[in-house]
Amino acid sequence: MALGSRCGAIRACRRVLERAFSLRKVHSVKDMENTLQLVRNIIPPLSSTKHKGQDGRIGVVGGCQEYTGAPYFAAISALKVGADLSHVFCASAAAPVIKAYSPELIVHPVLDSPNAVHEVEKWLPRLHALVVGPGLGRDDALLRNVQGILEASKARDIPVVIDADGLWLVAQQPALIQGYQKAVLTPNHMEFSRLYDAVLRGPVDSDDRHGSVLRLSRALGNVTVVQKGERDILSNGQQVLVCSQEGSSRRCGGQGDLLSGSLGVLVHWALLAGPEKTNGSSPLLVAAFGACSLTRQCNHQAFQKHGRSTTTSDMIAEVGAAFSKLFET
Ligand SMILES: NC(=O)C1=CN([C@@H]2O[C@H](COP(=O)(O)OP(=O)(O)OC[C@H]3O[C@@H](n4cnc5c(N)ncnc54)[C@H](O)[C@@H]3O)[C@@H](O)[C@H]2O)[C@@H](O)CC1
Ligand SMILES: Nc1ncnc2c1ncn2[C@@H]1O[C@H](COP(=O)(O)OP(=O)(O)OP(=O)(O)O)[C@@H](O)[C@H]1O
Ligand SMILES: [Mg+2]
Repeated sequence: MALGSRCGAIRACRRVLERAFSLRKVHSVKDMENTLQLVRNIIPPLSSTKHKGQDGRIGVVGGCQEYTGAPYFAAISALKVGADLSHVFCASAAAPVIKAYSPELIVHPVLDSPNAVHEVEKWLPRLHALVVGPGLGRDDALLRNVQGILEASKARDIPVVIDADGLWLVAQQPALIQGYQKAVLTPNHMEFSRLYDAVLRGPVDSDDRHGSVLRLSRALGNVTVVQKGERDILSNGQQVLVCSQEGSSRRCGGQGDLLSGSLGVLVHWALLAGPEKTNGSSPLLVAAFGACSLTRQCNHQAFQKHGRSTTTSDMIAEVGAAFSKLFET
């Protein structure tokens, strides 16, 4: 073998070993436990001196004629995790349906109105975090309004979790969240490939999920990225975490909505707690790790009871017990 190609082979071999080693390192049970402890540190204590709203006022931007379940799952999960108030800003056709699912949610039928941005903007001073995208759909007029809502949220420094069709919008216009340090993106397999291709102009290296998530986060200016899958890979462009909390093999729709809604609350709690409570780790990464662990634990518990018939509603019924098991030990 020529010297050049031998050196190349050695370098490639070293990269594979480094990758395997670093994955093992971030993936150990001890690391998982250490990160779960950081999640525990950010959870605000329940106290009789607090008033309604202090533990979180979360807004979900999504819901259209076709998709009413997704924004409901996200918004109810935020409440079940511990937020005090959960708002849904949706298209007018979705509002009565979402209201009928639950009396707990505050539902605003504004997203398809010509004043949508203004209608949502007036609530922004009262919201701690926004979850943008569950069940939004891809209608151009709605997406234009959501663009305005994202810009208004950034101007007010409000944390945003972007999921589902919100990620479709970001793939069309990455500049919308480029460098925004209070954004967390939660793509599934397909959404990640679409985003990666739009931002890095090439296909994902499926043998290197760890490196792909790191590169996407860096290319977006260190926005936090959570790639969901068999294991969830999380990065802020500096650190990479892997969440392999045991879930199940049941993949019903809506589990990602539970994750993004929970994350809305945890992001607020993590930013409030600050880096001293997260031992120097990024508060957003810690929050994301908490939401991934919780979703997977809900899936695990629901599957123990319902097996193949498990649905996302069964998982939502497990939020309280899963939260106690992971975070209140
Ligand atoms: N009940 C509801 O109202 C629900 C509505 N949903 C909404 O439906 C809309 C479209 O969401 P989609 O998630 O379908 O987005 P996409 O339209 O981008 O499709 C994602 C596709 O990727 C595929 N996929 C996922 N994981 C994969 C993997 N590991 N390997 C290969 N393929 C994989 C899925 O089968 C799906 O067809 C969003 O607005 C979303 O929020 C979903 O959240 C599900 C529940
Ligand atoms: N193969 C898998 N094994 C175990 N858990 C998984 C697997 N794939 C996804 N998950 C978990 O399921 C949850 C949702 O991820 P998923 O990829 O289904 O999101 P999604 O497609 O956005 O869901 P939704 O239907 O809500 O849009 C995450 O917590 C993730 O960790
Ligand atoms: Mg989804």
